[in-house]
Amino acid sequence: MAKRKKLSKGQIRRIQQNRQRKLARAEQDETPTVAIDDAQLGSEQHGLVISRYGQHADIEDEQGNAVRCDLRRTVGSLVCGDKVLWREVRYDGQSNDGKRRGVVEAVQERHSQLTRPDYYDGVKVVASNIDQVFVVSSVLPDFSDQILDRYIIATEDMGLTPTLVVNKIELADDAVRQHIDQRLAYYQSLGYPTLTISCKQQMGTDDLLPKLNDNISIFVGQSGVGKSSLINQLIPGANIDVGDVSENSGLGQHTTTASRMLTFPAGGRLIDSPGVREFGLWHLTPEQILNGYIEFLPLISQCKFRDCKHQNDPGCAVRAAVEAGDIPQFRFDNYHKIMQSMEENRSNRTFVR
Ligand SMILES: Nc1nc2c(ncn2[C@@H]2O[C@H](COP(=O)(O)OP(=O)(O)OP(=O)(O)O)[C@@H](O)[C@H]2O)c(=O)[nH]1
Ligand SMILES: [Zn+2]
Repeated sequence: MAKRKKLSKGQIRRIQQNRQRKLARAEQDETPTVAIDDAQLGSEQHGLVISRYGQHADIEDEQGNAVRCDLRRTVGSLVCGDKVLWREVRYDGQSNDGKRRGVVEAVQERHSQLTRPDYYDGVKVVASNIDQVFVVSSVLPDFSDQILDRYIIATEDMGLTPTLVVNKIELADDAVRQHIDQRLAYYQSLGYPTLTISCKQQMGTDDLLPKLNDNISIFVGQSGVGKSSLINQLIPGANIDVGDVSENSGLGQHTTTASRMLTFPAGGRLIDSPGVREFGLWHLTPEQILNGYIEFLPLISQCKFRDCKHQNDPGCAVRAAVEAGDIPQFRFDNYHKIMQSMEENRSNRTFVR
């Protein structure tokens, strides 16, 4: 798709108003008022799941209108971001208060999945078809490269390249700024784009906009780093309570844990939910952790022992690279701290928070 031009404030407002009107029009009851038989259904259409809860899904049709759908039993798991085939219920003379209804018939293959461990099912899919992960951190609470590494590991595990965003940069004094810049320079050398911003001073946030067009993105990061503030700034009218995740899909209240899809004025998408935000702080396997340290990977075949723990093992190529100054000490230390904390968590089956 072609890059779109920057929109004026008036255009953005009109787009938002139209969208809100469309969503409000589609606001519907939880259950269909008539039993649905196949003869009542229109032809198959493409749709995008914008919210998912209980036995229902809100999907967006190709014209950008939201329709509440029931699911065929054969559909299986369905999450925000899924591309589906659906059919509209034709009420032909019968009243359904003018509210549109549909039935989701099938889900298309996902190109990416965001999962979290689930006590009962092993793994649960939280959202799908995500193209970009923005890892948001901030000067306050403390900038932590260990937390950053955890999110990087989880993003790499999805097969995506994280973009690292440091917010509240106006609070950094010279020493803190120097420390952050040094860390970001290293992450950049690994191929991760980085950005320093201040939501409060509206600095740098415009640089994010072109990266968000035509893609499904997520903002992840610890509580309090400013994700809600950032979303409100980038999506005028999103009205996300700062310090709180609220439901505003336009199709009525669901639980606050439901993921929902927001739209940037220039067309990109954002999936947001508490589960999405905290992604990356969950349980990780030793293999996932190692795969997240992409600069270690070309070296491990050179370690003397096949079961090298890359610590004090004789002939460890990773440690040699740290000693030679090719890999910074902080990455090596974080790797071992994360390995150790996951090991402790595995033994008592709790999730890392
Ligand atoms: N100084 C400063 N404060 C900011 C900035 N951006 C956000 N804040 C403040 O940081 C606090 C937390 O912001 P939120 O947007 O709620 O953070 P969050 O990441 O959405 O937190 P959760 O909803 O818990 O995930 C609020 O008091 C914001 O006003 C910034 O650029 N500078
Ligand atoms: Zn080794």
